[in-house]
Amino acid sequence: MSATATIEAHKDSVTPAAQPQAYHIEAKGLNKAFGKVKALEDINFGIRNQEFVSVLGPSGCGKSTLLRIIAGLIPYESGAATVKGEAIHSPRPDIGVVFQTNNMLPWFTVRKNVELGARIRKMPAQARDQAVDKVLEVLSLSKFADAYPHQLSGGMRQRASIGQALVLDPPILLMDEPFGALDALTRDKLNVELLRIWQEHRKTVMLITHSIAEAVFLSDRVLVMADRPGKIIEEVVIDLPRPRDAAATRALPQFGEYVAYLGKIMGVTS
Ligand SMILES: Nc1ncnc2c1ncn2[C@@H]1O[C@H](COP(=O)(O)OP(=O)(O)OP(=O)(O)O)[C@@H](O)[C@H]1O
Repeated sequence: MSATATIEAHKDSVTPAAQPQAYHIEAKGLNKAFGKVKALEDINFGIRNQEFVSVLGPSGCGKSTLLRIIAGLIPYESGAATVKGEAIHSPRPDIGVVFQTNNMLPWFTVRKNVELGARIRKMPAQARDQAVDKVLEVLSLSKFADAYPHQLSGGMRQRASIGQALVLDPPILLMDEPFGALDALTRDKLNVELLRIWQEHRKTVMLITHSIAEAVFLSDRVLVMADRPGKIIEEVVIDLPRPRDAAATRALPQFGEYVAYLGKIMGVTS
């Protein structure tokens, strides 16, 4: 079987109809418009418990809009969006969100920034301190707990904003281009760190990215969107062995085949 045929076969085997199963995150016939702009049209997808799913697509196709709806940050017109079977109307404590531009408050230290969510949720002080210590350790930021955001590198600031999302240990993590503003080397390193965290503390992840290689390296499945109006045009299962190691995984012939296949769907050559 050729590489493309293999990818096609996997794609077919994972359509929601073929594997009826409760989804952690689900959208059915979801529509969203901003005035006359149809940002999303008839969006249908599901993400299973502890599955890592990336969303790829051209600029303006509605990726961020979709993530913001799932995060409960903006409303939608029609269709359904659910988390654990419950309709989404507002932000939930079991969902952590990371954005491209970090939400760090410049006058707070890393520790104070990371503990914000726990304070807002009124977590008792002792449990909060333990949770923050654990998150800082997981993200290799313990030594920088008392530093201020301007004293950190761009990569460290993004790690700290992932910490802000992780402090409540949410089972669901939504990430909107979290590494988009970073240089390629830092981005690669954070991909490896994110994968390590996900492998150790399994979460249901929805990652928005512009990087095909990042999506293939990290994901169980990749959803591809197209624009005008924004819709999902393809779903590809990334059947690469786990645990994944940066060098070994990227050296696999299948890795290059997935990257090439997704590039072809998206109309790019690399
Ligand atoms: N608050 C808003 N008001 C009006 N139009 C909006 C708003 N937010 C998004 N849009 C429009 O909806 C469409 C989808 O935008 P969205 O930001 O979701 O795309 P995207 O795929 O995330 O883009 P990018 O990859 O550039 O971040 C675009 O046409 C955008 O201009």
